[in-house]
Amino acid sequence: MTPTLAELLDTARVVALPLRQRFRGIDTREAMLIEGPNGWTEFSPFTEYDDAEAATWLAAAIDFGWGPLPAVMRPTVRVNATMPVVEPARVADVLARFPGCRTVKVKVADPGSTLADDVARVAKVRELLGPDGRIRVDANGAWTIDEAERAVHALAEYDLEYVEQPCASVDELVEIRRRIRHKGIPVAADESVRKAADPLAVARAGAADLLVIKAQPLGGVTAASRIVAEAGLPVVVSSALDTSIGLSMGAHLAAGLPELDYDCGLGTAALLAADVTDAPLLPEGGAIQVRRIEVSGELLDRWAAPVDRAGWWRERLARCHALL
Ligand SMILES: O=C(O)CCC(=O)C1=CC=C[C@@H](O)[C@@H]1C(=O)O
Ligand SMILES: [Mg+2]
Repeated sequence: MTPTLAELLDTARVVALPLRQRFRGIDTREAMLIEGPNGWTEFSPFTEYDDAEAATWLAAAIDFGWGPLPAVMRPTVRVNATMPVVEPARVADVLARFPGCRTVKVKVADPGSTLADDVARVAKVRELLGPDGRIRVDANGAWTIDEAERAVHALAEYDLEYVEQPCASVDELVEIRRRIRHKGIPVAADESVRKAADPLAVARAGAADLLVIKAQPLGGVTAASRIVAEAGLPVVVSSALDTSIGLSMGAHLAAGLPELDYDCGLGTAALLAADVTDAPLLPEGGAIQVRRIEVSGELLDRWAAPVDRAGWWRERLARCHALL
């Protein structure tokens, strides 16, 4: 059942939450939060996304707020720490916000930094994590095949769990996967799943060993669960740098999957300097809880987006609703 635009607008609130440090080029995370019969849900496509892409995120918000209640097969979900592109001297501070996490995802291949910077950041993480911790890196598709091969060789001594989206296209992923197979380092696909016309094409092409699955970009818990079942590959459920409400959607997706062998990228409330609830879904003992979020009216007011931005989001909601 799709709610009307008026029903959505009735409870919709727009917030602008500061980040503790810059992540994927932003310092503030804007999000629209809406209360449905199931509880609070989130609509927060990144601002540069077009309406067609954002409409899929709206379908996800509606699924979580109005759709079938997801089955919860686990009460908590193990999460990784997420390491933005920071100086090695700041790595310890970031890790301290992810208590109990045995896995760290390190962002690499940022346009403003070099491979040497990436190696230094990963080396620092390995030093602090010890030999038993797991380190994965995420290049967001920024490397060419040759750059990816060079980077994987330089980073391999720190023992990588996998490399996420080393190159942009599915064909490049096929080739880099072939080239690094002898190193035993798996390739994960993220953008090739969540931004592709066909999220299963990457699996069909044999271009990845595992998939990064995000609830909002894939149309919600129901749609994403189906994609996971059809892909037949191991998955990591990850966030879209959501507020605790969007993270709760991701946690419900992860909690309903029959297999969950990897720690999930759902600890990112720790990257936010503010949230919309007094009980945020922060990592505790290396995991987050699987539960709905009660919002705080006081926090919604305190972090309300400026009037012009709230208007922009309401117009975006209307355009995306018309596309459903
Ligand atoms: O997976 C994680 O550890 C955290 C989530 C994360 O890294 C991302 C969230 C939002 C946008 C993306 O650029 C980014 C990713 O590429 O996985
Ligand atoms: Mg990624």
